[in-house]
Amino acid sequence: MAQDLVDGLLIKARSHLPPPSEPLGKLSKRDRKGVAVIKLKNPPVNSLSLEVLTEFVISLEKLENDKTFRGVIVTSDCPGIFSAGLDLTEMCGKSQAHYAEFWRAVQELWLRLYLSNLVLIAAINGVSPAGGCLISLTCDYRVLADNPKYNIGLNETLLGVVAPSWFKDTLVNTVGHRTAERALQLGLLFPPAEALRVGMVDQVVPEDQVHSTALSVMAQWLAVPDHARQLTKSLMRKPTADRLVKQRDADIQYFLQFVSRDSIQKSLRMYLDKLRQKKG
Ligand SMILES: CCCCC/C=C\C/C=C\C/C=C/C(=O)SCCNC(=O)CCNC(=O)[C@H](O)C(C)(C)COP(=O)(O)OP(=O)(O)OC[C@H]1O[C@@H](n2cnc3c(N)ncnc32)[C@H](O)[C@@H]1OP(=O)(O)O
Repeated sequence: MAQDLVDGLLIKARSHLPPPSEPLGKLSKRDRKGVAVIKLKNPPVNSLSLEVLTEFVISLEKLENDKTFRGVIVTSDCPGIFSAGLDLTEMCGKSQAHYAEFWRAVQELWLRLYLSNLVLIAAINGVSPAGGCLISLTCDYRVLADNPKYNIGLNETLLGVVAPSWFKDTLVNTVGHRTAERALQLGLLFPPAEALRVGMVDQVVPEDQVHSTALSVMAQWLAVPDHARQLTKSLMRKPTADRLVKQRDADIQYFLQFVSRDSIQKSLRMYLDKLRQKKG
């Protein structure tokens, strides 16, 4: 059975963890076939807080170093939401030191995912704006559930912020320059059929088939010898990653200056307020 291929690894935010005795990320070694599943679990919306980013990196590092694993399926444990993107509360009203630490963690996760030697398949089972979309774009293949609510894209401009150059590069490398330019300027969130048409995802399948499809795709990718696939991936991606690696500190300074502006803080606060008021 396909499910027998899969091992489980759950990323949780500490605040939602049960007893402290339990490890933060669980990595079971029962799997024999070398495929792990990373399920994001930071309710209610899988926002990427500093803690989740850090835990994600640690989990990936463990998998990279454990030679029994050759592939990872990245998915969500929050119904209807793959990830709401970067945690906006980490970018509002905090200290410069906090912004710097947060941004370094965002960079680190992107670099780890984008250059991972593992085969990464995104099983996108929910809406995925901005940072959520970025995570899926770093994967080698994206399977999206066919639900009209499951929009995907880099919508930063709609928040009054700007997708950094390496977010932009990741999108350009996936959908091409013209589609990326239009999508980024307009902050477009694509419904499944559109996302497939522009190449933002590779496959759209009924919701109950996302996981099994990701597993079938994984089998196809794992049929290729690792060394040849990994070197090819590096050839394709390293030049893009190197652009950030060469100027990580400058990129952090740029982020600090940008996010500390009164106008940006105001935009982010207004956006958060709008989200919060939606309910009431
Ligand atoms: C040239 C210079 C470049 C330098 C770079 C500088 C700056 C760029 C910086 C960053 C790039 C930004 C990347 C990002 O990822 S920003 C995040 C973008 N995300 C979004 O726009 C999604 C926002 N959320 C939603 O649309 C919805 O929440 C949802 C995901 C569709 C889910 O909807 P649902 O109705 O199910 O839930 P609620 O909306 O009621 O939300 C529940 C609860 O969660 C809070 N919340 C939602 N999203 C976030 C988030 N991203 N961060 C923090 N908190 C979030 C929401 O406010 C609710 O909170 P409450 O307290 O009311 O329960």
